[in-house]
Amino acid sequence: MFIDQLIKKIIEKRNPTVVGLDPQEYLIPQCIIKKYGEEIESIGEVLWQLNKVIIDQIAPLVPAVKLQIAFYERWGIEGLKAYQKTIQYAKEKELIVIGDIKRGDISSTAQAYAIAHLEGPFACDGVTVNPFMGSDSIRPFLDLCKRHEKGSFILTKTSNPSSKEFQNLVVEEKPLYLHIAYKVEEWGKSLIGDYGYSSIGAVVGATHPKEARELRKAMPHTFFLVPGYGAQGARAEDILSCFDERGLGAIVNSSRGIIGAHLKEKGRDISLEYFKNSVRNATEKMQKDLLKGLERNAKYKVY
Ligand SMILES: O=C(O)c1cc(=O)[nH]c(=O)n1[C@@H]1O[C@H](COP(=O)(O)O)[C@@H](O)[C@H]1O
Repeated sequence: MFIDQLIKKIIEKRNPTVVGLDPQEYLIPQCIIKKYGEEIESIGEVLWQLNKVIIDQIAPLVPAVKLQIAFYERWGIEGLKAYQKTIQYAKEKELIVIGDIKRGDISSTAQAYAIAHLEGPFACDGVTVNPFMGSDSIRPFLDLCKRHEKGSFILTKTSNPSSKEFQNLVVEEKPLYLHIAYKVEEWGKSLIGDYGYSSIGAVVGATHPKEARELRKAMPHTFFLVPGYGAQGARAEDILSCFDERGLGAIVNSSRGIIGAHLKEKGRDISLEYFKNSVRNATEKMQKDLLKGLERNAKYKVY
C-alpha cells in the first residue's frame, strides 16, 4: 500500500522530507550545461543528467522525490522524456516518486490523466490532484489508487499567498479548505493502512501554520504533503503541527532550497563535486532541522 510504503521509508531513514526535482533553468550549474550541450536540443539530456546527479546524492537520505511536471513540460517532448527517465531511475533507487501534476477535470478526462500518471507512460507512485471540480473528477484517481496501490495528495490549503482568496472563503459557516478536508477524509476511508493513514493524502502549505493545525485535527487519517519550507519562507516550527504525537503524519517538500542551495553560496559556476556536496548538505540540514523541531516539542516522539 502506497501510504505504508512511504511511512516505512520515512521511519527507516528517520527523515520526513521529500526533495523536489524542479529543475528551473537558473538553478542548473553551468558545469552540467557545458558538459551536455547548450543548445535547446540538449535540454532533455541536461535535465536527465542533473536529476541523476541529485538522485545519486539523496537516495540514501530521503524516502521520496517529487517532480513538478511543469519544469519538464516547459521544454516540450525533450523535457517530458527527461521526466519519464527520471521517474524510472528514482524508482530503481527505491525512492517513492510523486508526480506533482495537479490535475482535475470531468471524469472521462480525469480518467485519462489518472491512467497517464498512475499506470501509463508517466506512472508514479503518487500524484497531486486538484479537487476544484468535485468528487466525480477525483473518482478516477481513487479507483486507480485502489487498483494499483498508489496514492494521491489532494490540494486542500495551498502554500501560495493568494490561496486565501478562495480557500479561506467561509461557506456554510466553515472555510472552504475545511469542506475540502472533510471530503478528502471521506475519499480516503477505504484506503487506510497499518499506521492509521490513508493513501489519499492532502497538500497543506507549510506557510499557513494556523490552518495546518486546524486541518491536522479535522483530518486524523490523512497524511499531509507539506510544501513551502525553505524558498517560500516556512520554518521547521511552522510545520510541527502537521505531525501527530508519533512524529508521523506529514512529509515536507523542499525543491529550490535543496537543488538551488549552491546559488546562495557560490552561484552557478561551480564544479560538479561542489554541486553534489551542496545538494547532500542541504538535504541533511533540512532533515536535522525538522528532527530537532520534532524532538524539541515534548509532545512529539521521533521514530
Ligand atoms: O502540490 C505541491 O507540491 C505544491 C502545492 C502548494 O501548495 N505549494 C507548492 O509550492 N507546491 C509545489 O511544491 C514545490 C515547492 O518548491 P520550492 O518552493 O522551490 O520548495 C513546487 O513544486 C510547487 O509546485
